[in-house]
This record gives sequence, structure tokens and C-alpha cells, in this order.
Amino acid sequence: KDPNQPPVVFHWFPFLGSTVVYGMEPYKFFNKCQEQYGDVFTFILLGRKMTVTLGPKGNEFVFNGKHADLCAEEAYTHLTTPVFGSGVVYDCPNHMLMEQKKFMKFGLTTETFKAYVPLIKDEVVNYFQTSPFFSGQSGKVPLSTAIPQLTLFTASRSLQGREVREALTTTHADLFHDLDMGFTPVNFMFPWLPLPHNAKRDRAQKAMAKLYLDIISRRKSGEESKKEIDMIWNLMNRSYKSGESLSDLHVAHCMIALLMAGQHTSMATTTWTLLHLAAKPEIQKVLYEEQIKVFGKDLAPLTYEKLSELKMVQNVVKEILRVHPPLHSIMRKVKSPLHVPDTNFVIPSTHYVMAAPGVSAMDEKYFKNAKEFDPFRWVGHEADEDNAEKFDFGFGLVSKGTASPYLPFGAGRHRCIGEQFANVQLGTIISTLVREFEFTLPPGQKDVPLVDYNSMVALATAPAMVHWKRRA
Ligand code: HEM
Ligand SMILES: N#Cc1ccc(COc2ccc(/C=C/c3ccc(C(F)(F)[C@](O)(Cn4cnnn4)c4ccc(F)cc4F)nc3)cc2)cc1
Repeated sequence: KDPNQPPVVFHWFPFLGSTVVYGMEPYKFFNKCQEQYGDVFTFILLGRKMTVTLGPKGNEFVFNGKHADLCAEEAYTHLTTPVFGSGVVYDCPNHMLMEQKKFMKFGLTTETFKAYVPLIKDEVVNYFQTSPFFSGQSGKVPLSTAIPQLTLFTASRSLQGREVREALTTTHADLFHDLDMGFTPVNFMFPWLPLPHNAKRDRAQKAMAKLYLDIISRRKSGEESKKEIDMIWNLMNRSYKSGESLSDLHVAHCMIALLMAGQHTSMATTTWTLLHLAAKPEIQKVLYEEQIKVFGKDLAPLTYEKLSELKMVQNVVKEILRVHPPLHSIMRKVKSPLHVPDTNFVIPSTHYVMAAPGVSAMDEKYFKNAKEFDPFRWVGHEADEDNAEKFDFGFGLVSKGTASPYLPFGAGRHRCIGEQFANVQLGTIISTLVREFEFTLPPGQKDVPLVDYNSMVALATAPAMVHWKRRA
């Protein structure tokens, strides 16, 4: 027992360690360990030594650690590169990822969001006008089936572009599913296992990349006029500071990365939102009244400018991300022995570090009635992050999120660049659905379903059924 190393969580079997109890219920595991060992402890995850640092200071330690000491690409590349493709995100040096994120942000401007809102709204209306789950005056819908389709259609029509939208519902629908099956924690643990689903994943990755390459070459030959602004147009013909251009293949791989990023986080967040609104109809009423206040009693069409006036929609999204942050574990590989501030601990370079911002986001110390879904708690805190300290890592100013208990989009060098797009997509979907329907949980069901942690993001256990009724 080395006094300079964090305590190791008790476990019966070497290698397996705490894998199952962590994998099944990460938060229950983290809270139990926090009570027993404090904010810094090490557990064994399939033979890997994971040193967890909890609380605002623990979040700060991982998110704002020096890139020389903490490496994201070594922690994630086995999971992401087989799915996204080579040469991008975690399959390249960090300074190139910083430039890729800068390119991506160039494609996520106010002008693009203004164009995206009507496209997203049309996809939502088209969905519930054609989906068998939404025929008649009332009915029920399994959100675990419906929402992944809704988020895929809305994100592909806007950010991905029309050709990708068409392909994902026809020629490439099954390929997307095969690729998606490869984006799972099991691969995180056993990337090298020659499982059949990995062969399908690899075939799907090549086919998806080819779809983007064909679109890019058609656009370069002038066949397609630049009448719409999607992320493919934005990434084409970009060059790094070194002068090296972002190749068409790497554009394709960045687009797959953005497709996977947006799909999993948005479908989880949209599903949890509808479940919590169904559990609290009084909040749906407040949202509906806000639509009337902002758009008039005839409910004028949604616009990007007006979305920012929908404070209650924003508070609902903030509260959903507090109670259900999609990414429950943030990991880095330790590159050199690392002292943990305010402790005697030095973490050796054989370890990984893990942050779990969701633990402090659900801690009574920072949020009263932390377990309660209460969007009103955010009223008056609209601009909290705007005052946080900001820094530019190469893709624009981001908040360093210094020692904050609430970091659903991370902080520092690896902070999310999709936050604004996610808020536009979620805000438009929620507003369009609330105008049209009232949702309730199935009769007799008191609360939202349990969390299924076996996917890449914290999902609602299927089928996540809700009942709906068309508004008069
Ligand atoms: C509710 C929606 C979302 C949430 C909660 C979310 C959360 C996060 C978090 C926590 C990180 C930091 C990961 C780490 O530090 O290891 C991150 C990074 C990132 N996210 Fe998101 N994300 C969301 C949506 C999106 C969307 C829609 C996109 C793309 C359009 C996106 C693209 C990215 C990228 C490119 C990174 C950078 C990864 C890095 O620098 O290592 N995210 N996101
Ligand atoms: N037996 C067993 C057993 C054991 C353990 C378990 C549970 O173990 C775990 C461990 C970790 C995790 C999730 C972490 C994690 C990290 C990174 C990423 C990501 F990189 F992919 C992402 O950040 C995602 N992202 C960001 N923004 N939007 N999406 C991203 C970045 C850039 C990008 F361009 C595209 C991206 F999409 N995804 C997920 C889930 C489960 C289950 C079973």
C-alpha cells in the first residue's frame, strides 16, 4: 500500500476488477467509492488502472490538465478510429485535432443556424406526419425507436446536407446501423476482438466514407451548385497552418465523427427530455405558454433569432444535461507521473485518469434537491458561463470551466464544439413537438425509466414508451 498512490477500490478478481459494477451503474459505483475513499481513488477496468478524480477540483484536474501530462487520443483512439476512420480526431496529433475543431466551428455560425432551424422543423413535422406512431388523435410512441430516427433525420438534413439525408434513409440506412453498432463500450474494452460486428463495422465505415467522397467529387466537378450551406461545403478545401490540405478522405472521416457525435448525444438528450416532460405535464404547459408569448397565439414559424428568447426551453435542456449528461466518463492516459493538487498522491504513467462531471452535477452540495428534475432552478442563471475564464487552444475562446460542478460539454482543450448546434437542434425539436402534442407517461408509471449504461451514452432503458395527444 503506497501512501503516495490513491487508494485502490476493493475487488475480488484481478483484471476484471470493478469492471462490471462500474459498467452497469457508474454513478452508484462512483458515489459508493467517494463515501469510502474520498474524491481520488483508483479502480481496475479490464486490467487498466483508472484513477478517478471527482468533484469540481477533479473535473478541473482532468479538463485543464497539461496536454503533455494527459493524453485523450491514447484513451479514445481504439474506440473512435475504427468507426470514424484514419487521420482525424484521435488518430492524429492533438495540434491537428485543434485545427480540425477550428474548421468545424467555421461551419457552425449564426448564418448556418438561421438556415438550419426551418430544415430541422420541416424534418420533425414530416416525421410525425408520416410515422405510424403518430397517426390519429392520440396514441403511444416508443421513444427508443422514434427518437434516434428523428435526431438522425434532423441532423443529417441540416449539418450533414441533403445528399447524406437522402442516403441515410435509403441506400445507406443499414450501413449507418452497422457502423453505429461498432460505436459501443464493448469495443472500448476489446477493440481487437475479431467479433462479427467489427467486420460489419469496418465494411460500413468504408461505405460511409465513399458516400462522402462521391458527394465531394460531384461538388468539385461543379455538378452541384452551392445553394445550401452544410458542413461538407465548409470542410472542403481547408488547409492546416502547415500548408497541408485537409484531404477529401479526412473530410469524409470528420463528417462521420460529427455524425456519430451528434447522433448519440442528441438522441439521448431528446429522449430524456420527452420522458421528463411526460412525467411533469405542468412543465409542458409552461413551455406551450412560452411559445405563445414569443410567437403570438397563431404560433408564427420558429426562427433561430426567436429560439434564444425561449428561456424555458433552454432551462429544460440545461436541467436535462445536469440530470442525464450523455458522457458519464471522461478519460485520459497519464503520460508522466502526475501530482494531484491538495493531496500527497502522485499518479504513475501506467494509469488512466477519469473525470465524472455528472457526479458533482448531482451532488446536494452544489444543487439543492439534486435528484429532482427542476428546470426552474436555472431561472436567473442564464449567463453563468459567460463570466468564466476563457482561453483559446486553437479553435476559438472556450471557458476553462475552472472548478465548476456542472460541465456537460466538458472544458479546456477538448471542450465540445457542438453545443450551439445541439441547442438549436434540441430547441427546435422540443418547440415543434410541444406545439403539436401533449405527452404523458403510460398509465400507472410514476417515474421515468432507469438508465441503460451499456451504450456509448447514458440512454433511457427501451422502449421508453410515452402516450401522446394532439393539441386542440
Ligand atoms: C447534448 C449534446 C452534446 C454533449 C452533452 C456533448 C458533450 C461533449 C463533451 C463532454 C466533450 C468533451 C470530451 C472529452 O473531454 O473527452 C465533447 C467534445 C466534443 N464534442 Fe460534443 N457533445 C454534444 C454534442 C456534440 C455535437 C452535436 C457535436 C458535433 C456537431 C459534437 C462534437 C464534439 C467534438 C468535435 C468534441 C471535441 C473532442 C476533443 O477535443 O477531444 N458534440 N462533447
Ligand atoms: N464489460 C463492460 C463494460 C465496461 C464499461 C462500460 C462503460 O464504459 C464506458 C466508458 C466510457 C464511455 C464514454 C466515453 C466517451 C468518450 C469519448 C467519446 C467520443 F470521443 F466519441 C466523443 O467525445 C463523443 N461525443 C462528444 N460530443 N458528442 N459526442 C466524440 C469526440 C469527438 C468527435 F469528433 C466525435 C465524438 F463522438 N464518446 C464516449 C462509455 C462507457 C460498459 C461495459
